[in-house]
Amino acid sequence: MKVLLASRNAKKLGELRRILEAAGVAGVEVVGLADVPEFPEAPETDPTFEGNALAKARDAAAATGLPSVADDSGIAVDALNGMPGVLSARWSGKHGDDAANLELLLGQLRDVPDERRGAAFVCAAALVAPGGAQVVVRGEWRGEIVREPAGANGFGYDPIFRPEGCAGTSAELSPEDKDRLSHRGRALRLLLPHLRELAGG
Ligand SMILES: O=P(O)(O)OP(=O)(O)OP(=O)(O)OC[C@H]1O[C@@H](n2cnc3c(O)ncnc32)[C@H](O)[C@@H]1O
Ligand SMILES: [Mg+2]
Repeated sequence: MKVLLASRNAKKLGELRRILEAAGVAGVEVVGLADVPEFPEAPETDPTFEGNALAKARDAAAATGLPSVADDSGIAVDALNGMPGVLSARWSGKHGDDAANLELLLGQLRDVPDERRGAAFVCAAALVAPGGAQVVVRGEWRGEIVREPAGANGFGYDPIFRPEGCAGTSAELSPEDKDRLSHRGRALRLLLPHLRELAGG
């Protein structure tokens, strides 16, 4: 059974693919949007990660006829009442400009003291079958926002997020360690039983 990973973010897609391939679900072949005919990206208008993840997976399944997995994710900062949240990819106004998004967030938190810099990465992962069956799960990863970017791995806000229990930022973790600890790793592992069921075993 082919499963489509419906993300237009190359770095995120790499993580999704790595996590699913490492899990090695029998009978599942992972494909990306580059492997299927193009279809337009719907705007992500839901106020929740779950709603957007389901919408992306539903669109992909409807357009391709393939069981589809989508992730809607972001960083929720305590001192900002959970923002940027679902707006994380376009916080600075420019969709997917990781450097601008991260610089804006750092500036907004300049006067927030160390003990109030808590945050969480959140990932909702949805699986939608062409027949309409759907499931959505959530993974979270607690940590805090540091004051200076550090590290070159990962993407997005990784250089300014220090996970709980880690000495450095998530951009300083190896890909394997990030997958083991991250919101995305947690969410996708919750999806595995549903993928196995869909694959018929
Ligand atoms: O919607 P798709 O096509 O999958 O790609 P996207 O980049 O627009 O993805 P989202 O709408 O889910 O927005 C997620 C944003 O949250 C941030 N983010 C999510 N997971 C992250 C991670 O593991 N590390 C760092 N930043 C992350 C990053 O800025 C992403 O662009
Ligand atoms: Mg998006």
